[in-house]
Amino acid sequence: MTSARDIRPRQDDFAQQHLSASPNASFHSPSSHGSALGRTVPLVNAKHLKPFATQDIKVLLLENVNQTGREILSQQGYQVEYLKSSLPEDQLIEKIRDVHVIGIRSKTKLTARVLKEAKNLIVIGCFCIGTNQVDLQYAADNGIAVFNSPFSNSRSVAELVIGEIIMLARQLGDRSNEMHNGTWNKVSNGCWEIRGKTLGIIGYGHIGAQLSVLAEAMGMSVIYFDVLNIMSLGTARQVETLEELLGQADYITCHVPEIPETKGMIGQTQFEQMKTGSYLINASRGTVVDIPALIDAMRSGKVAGAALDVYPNEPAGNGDYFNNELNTWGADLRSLKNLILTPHIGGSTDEAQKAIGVEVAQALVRYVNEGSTLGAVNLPEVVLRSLTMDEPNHARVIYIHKNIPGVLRKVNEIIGDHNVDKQMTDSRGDVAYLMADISNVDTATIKDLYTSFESLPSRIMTRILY
Ligand SMILES: NC(=O)C1=CN([C@@H]2O[C@H](COP(=O)(O)OP(=O)(O)OC[C@H]3O[C@@H](n4cnc5c(N)ncnc54)[C@H](O)[C@@H]3O)[C@@H](O)[C@H]2O)C=CC1
Ligand SMILES: O=C(O)C(=O)COP(=O)(O)O
Repeated sequence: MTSARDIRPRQDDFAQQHLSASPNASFHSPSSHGSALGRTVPLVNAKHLKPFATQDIKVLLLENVNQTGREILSQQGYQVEYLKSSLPEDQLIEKIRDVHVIGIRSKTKLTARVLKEAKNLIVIGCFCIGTNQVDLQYAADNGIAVFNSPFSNSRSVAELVIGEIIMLARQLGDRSNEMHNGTWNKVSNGCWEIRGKTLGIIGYGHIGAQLSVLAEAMGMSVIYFDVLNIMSLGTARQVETLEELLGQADYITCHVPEIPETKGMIGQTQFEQMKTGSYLINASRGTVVDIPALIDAMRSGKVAGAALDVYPNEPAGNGDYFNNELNTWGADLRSLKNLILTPHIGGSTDEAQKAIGVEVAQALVRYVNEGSTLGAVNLPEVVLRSLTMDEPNHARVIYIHKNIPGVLRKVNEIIGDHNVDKQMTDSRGDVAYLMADISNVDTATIKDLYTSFESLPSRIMTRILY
């Protein structure tokens, strides 16, 4: 197999070290590499680009990322450090300074403050759906790609919500708690079938739409509110306003992302607009529902039951942490009847976690080894067909730059005298991503190319793979 090397930008000594060392010294490739990459156009004799010394790629995986993902990254020869929980900010900053790749789930906050310290970081993998925990713009402005798994756990969330609708309708949580405490309390008052009731879904995306199908199969009528005009599945019906949904639904469930517009979108006013005796479920993000307002609505009987899977503040790991120190209203919340509280487990099934591990780890490998941004949530999607074994002396230039006029002229001045086999560039907002495969280059030329790109005023990050 032809070796390939990665010249990374930020630490000059890193680039120097990798230009001067022997390309074969530490290179190895697992046999599964080709299939694991999931290329769009598989080439029989594809040359597998790789960073020069895979053991130099340091990966930090937090929050108990599934073994499937850990294995894919370890098999590449990367140095993988794995922790079960997230880290407090000061410890995160210490650790992130070193790593090229970080894998997180919904808990770890990668703010601009944290990312500023991540001098070697090239890519972030969110092993979940939500990416609100990452400052995506800061990452893009600094050439750090972010990947997630857009729908591997959607079904798990939808199934949890279906279960919760029935649990709330039958007050199952309370009856079960009572029996655990030795109390037999056989009641039918305030208990219902869900057949014929109306489910109101806020956010008809991957999860909302999946839930819609399941709910109809159980005899519910479905209405939904979304800022986009989205095709209804089955006999579901889109309503024009949130108020309309709140006034008609017996069960209301939130499936929106955490963005400024959704913060506190269910508060006192919205509770007042709900039918008396309705139910609320939130398995999206903790900031979507104003919890003190929910407590009031439940105490007054306006809301007959609720299920919460997510909270404004969530503990870093498992343990005895769901108390008033974490959220001031913790004790009030825990005292309510017909309230199901779960520790952010919507996506926590074996199926979902295994699939997410594979999907995100593969995206990380593709990015580190080949520069492909397919599926990135904060950079333009750029992918080039793989180089082949018949192209041993090719180099792949990746130039992430500010999206300003005149950059391509400068780029062409640098690569214009070479044979550029293929080139693709695209932009997203203020950031552009360029990839070019250049043939017949030796190590000295590559070093010159690297230095030239790095000296351009538009530069955000340069990588050269070969
Ligand atoms: N509890 C858990 O373990 C999990 C929670 N989630 C959360 O669920 C959220 C939704 O997931 P998906 O359905 O996969 O996302 P999605 O992106 O497929 O769908 C979200 C929908 O919300 C709509 N939306 C955005 N802003 C809105 C607004 N202001 N009002 C009404 N609709 C609005 C969008 O147009 C979109 O159709 C994720 O962003 C994540 O935060 C996701 C997976 C697991
Ligand atoms: O996928 C998501 O967005 C989730 O909320 C699930 O998060 P988790 O992977 O359980 O931290």
